Amino acid sequence: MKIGVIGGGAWGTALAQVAAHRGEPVTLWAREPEVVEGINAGHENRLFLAGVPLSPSIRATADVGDLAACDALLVVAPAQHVRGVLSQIAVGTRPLVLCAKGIEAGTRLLVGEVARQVHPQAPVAVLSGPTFAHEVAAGLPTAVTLAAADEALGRALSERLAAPQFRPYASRDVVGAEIGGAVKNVLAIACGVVDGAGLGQNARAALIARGFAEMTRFGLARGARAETLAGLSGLGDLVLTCSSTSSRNFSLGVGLGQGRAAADLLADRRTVAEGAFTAPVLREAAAAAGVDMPVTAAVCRLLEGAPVDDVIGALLARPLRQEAS
Ligand SMILES: NC(=O)C1=CN([C@@H]2O[C@H](COP(=O)(O)OP(=O)(O)OC[C@H]3O[C@@H](n4cnc5c(N)ncnc54)[C@H](O)[C@@H]3O)[C@@H](O)[C@H]2O)C=CC1
Ligand SMILES: O=C(CO)COP(=O)(O)O
Repeated sequence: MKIGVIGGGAWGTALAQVAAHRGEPVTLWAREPEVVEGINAGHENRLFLAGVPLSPSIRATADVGDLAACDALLVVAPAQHVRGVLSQIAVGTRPLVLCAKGIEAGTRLLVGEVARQVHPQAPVAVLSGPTFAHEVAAGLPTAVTLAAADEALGRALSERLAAPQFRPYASRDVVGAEIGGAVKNVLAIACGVVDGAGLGQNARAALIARGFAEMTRFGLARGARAETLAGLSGLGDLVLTCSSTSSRNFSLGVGLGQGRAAADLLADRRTVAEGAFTAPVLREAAAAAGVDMPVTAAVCRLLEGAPVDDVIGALLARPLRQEAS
């Protein structure tokens, strides 16, 4: 199965490296000419994954036509750009493996749902889990959820992408795998705020647990399975990104917690903090589904410029409630 990767950011590059681990040819489409040039000439993506020597089997291209020879396409553009990028590519009936984590603004669609709208004939799978790109690219042990409604497709993709240090776990719960990845980015911002505002380790653990409760409420309302939300793509990724400044979302939260303005923190960044875009859409989607998501609402208020003390005070002053509700 010849793999094509759409998106030459940190994660697309790391996944190309995984797919090329036995020396198989991999085609990587990137927007930035310097990324294409750097990978082909020097086997390095200096813009997004500097310092990692890449397999010479990875061939980068700026021409979407070069993806025509691939049997399956990994979609690794940021969630808000998946529709635009996929619209440029003739996909037909080839499988699309969604690797972005987010919900599309305006439509409130998960990226897999966007892919189905743009390419209705393409089978869809989702690859998601606790996966910092630089660790995966460096060959450190990593496990992911690989979800596909079609079990045979899920098995074929898992076998193709598995590497000694990269272990996919199969699932049929595509929606559950997507919701975990999208929601955890918003919760990672909240955990960063706790860190930046110096609120302590107890508060961080409370946020992870209560954040997971709201991820679960939302996921179940949208048809996800509880086991998926408690697995690699949900709780696993939540724990990872709520614990480390290697997470762009967590780092954004640290800045907000220190009282810096979201607009300043987001200005001129080359890398994507998906939670900042997903948070307002998630708040709308939760309201539409009748699901209470107080941590998500708090992150939205902070992104809108509300003072940290006010937002945290309001979160703590809510009426007491049953833990399991
Ligand atoms: N970096 C990581 O460790 C991981 C990232 N992801 C997800 O992968 C997706 C891509 O993230 P990264 O590879 O980290 O990106 P990145 O932050 O390394 O790079 C930004 C990417 O956005 C692309 N981009 C910017 N403007 C664009 C536009 N107008 N149209 C299309 N593409 C545009 C750039 O070409 C580049 O590929 C995100 O959804 C992220 O949540 C998932 C797992 C791990
Ligand atoms: O999704 C990720 C790890 O699984 C990457 O997290 P950030 O986008 O917050 O850096």
